[in-house]
Amino acid sequence: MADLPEGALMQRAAAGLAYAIIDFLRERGRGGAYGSRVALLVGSGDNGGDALYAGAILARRGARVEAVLLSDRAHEGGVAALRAAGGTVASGGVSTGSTSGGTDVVVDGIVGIGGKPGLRAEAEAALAMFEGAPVVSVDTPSGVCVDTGEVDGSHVSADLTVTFGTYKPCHLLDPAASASGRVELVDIGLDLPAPSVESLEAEDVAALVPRPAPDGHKYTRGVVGLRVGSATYPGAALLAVSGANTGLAGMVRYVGTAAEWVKRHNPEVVGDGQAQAWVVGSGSADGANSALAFARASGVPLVIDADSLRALTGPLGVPAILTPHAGELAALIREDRADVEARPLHYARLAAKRYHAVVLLKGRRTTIASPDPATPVRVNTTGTSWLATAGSGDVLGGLIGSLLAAGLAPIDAASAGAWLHGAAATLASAGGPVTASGVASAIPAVIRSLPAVSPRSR
Ligand SMILES: NC(=O)C1=CN([C@@H]2O[C@H](COP(=O)(O)OP(=O)(O)OC[C@H]3O[C@@H](n4cnc5c(N)ncnc54)[C@H](OP(=O)(O)O)[C@@H]3O)[C@@H](O)[C@H]2O)[C@@H](O)CC1
Ligand SMILES: [K+]
Repeated sequence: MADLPEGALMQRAAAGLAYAIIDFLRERGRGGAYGSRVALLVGSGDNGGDALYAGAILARRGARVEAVLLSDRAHEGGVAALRAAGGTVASGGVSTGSTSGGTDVVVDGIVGIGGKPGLRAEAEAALAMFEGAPVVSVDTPSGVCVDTGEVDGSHVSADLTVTFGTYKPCHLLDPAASASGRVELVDIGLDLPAPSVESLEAEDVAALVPRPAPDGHKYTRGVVGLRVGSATYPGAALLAVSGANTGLAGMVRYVGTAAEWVKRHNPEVVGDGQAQAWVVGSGSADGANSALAFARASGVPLVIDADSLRALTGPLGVPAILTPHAGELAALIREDRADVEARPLHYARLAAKRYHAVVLLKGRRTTIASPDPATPVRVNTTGTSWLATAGSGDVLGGLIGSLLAAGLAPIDAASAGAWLHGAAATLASAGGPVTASGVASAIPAVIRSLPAVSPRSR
């Protein structure tokens, strides 16, 4: 900000916001700005300033724009700009009614990155006036905790959030990510420091996916071993093997009571021997403890899922990825499941530190924390709600194991695995139902469709 003329960043943000609102109105069947009714909810800070300047752009393009000021203070330049463009300004948090009937869009400029969580009474009352109208949030859905993605008290639930410079943790992490709706990023030319939370995109995954060297053979590509499934749950073994046996590693080993089943369905899978990574726990039932003990003794990196998570008492002494869902993590660290779901960032970090392992906390936005506090937490954004289906976690464990065996660092194996798994679910689902087997089958096609990797990023 010090390098730029006063207000330059706000003008860039407001212009990006105004054009995003015009596109949003078009999507909703309006011609664009002209003739649309736009209500701005304006708080005391610069977030309200963005809304006011964007409102001025919309008013100049023929929208009927009313700003509802929720505080005695509002961005003065923004108020003047809106008035000059023909917009109206209502103080005291109450609309004059010029837009409340048939409002096409409510612009939430209540509070942004400078606010505290929760909404004040004036904001709640103003939102109630426009109930049912579509909402576009400026930068963040007001009321959520921007830096953690937690919610504490009431908050806006947006259809679209237009953010500036970079995504914030609240756009990635649930529950606030759900309140953000679709998120659009406007580049305002900021130079940003390294983030504490990040999300892989297709290009990042393309650069991480192991590709066979020209002179590679099955052992140099990595061998993944699985000690999963049981007589009670042979299906878990089949699904974990299907996640591992997609060709990402050079060879897959299976050891366990479901060996006959596994071999019948996967003739290329072999038995016990050396591996570069072991996967334990899915459907292991009573065998979970011994599977973990055997794998640990091998000294190679591990993926620890489901039943074997219950066998953990502390750090394992080998690199490990724990893959709990919220209920399993809650049991592991003796917390309530609802608390874990409300604070995934906090609890994933806590467990990673306590067990000295990468913790992949499964959910709509799977959250992956490293034991090294300096490593950014990764949040996965691929997937579909159809992925909430039995056995999909077994496939994920196998897939991550194969990436680990191929030589990826645990944080990369876990986050690239989660990305591929979600993308495979979306591909296999194509908007309809999907099974865990279908997810595993779609993994090679997702890898084929990754963007080409430039030699520099490899
Ligand atoms: N930084 C940048 O590079 C750029 C930033 N930009 C924009 O600026 C925004 C940040 O602006 P900001 O810093 O003025 O803070 P902001 O979020 O508007 O509100 C803070 C004020 O709100 C109040 N308040 C607090 N809690 C509250 C609550 N729960 N409910 C209601 N009110 C509450 C509190 O005042 P109080 O009423 O308590 O005196 C406080 O002073 C950012 O999100 C983006 O939109 C862009 O223009 C591009 C460049
Ligand atoms: K906002």
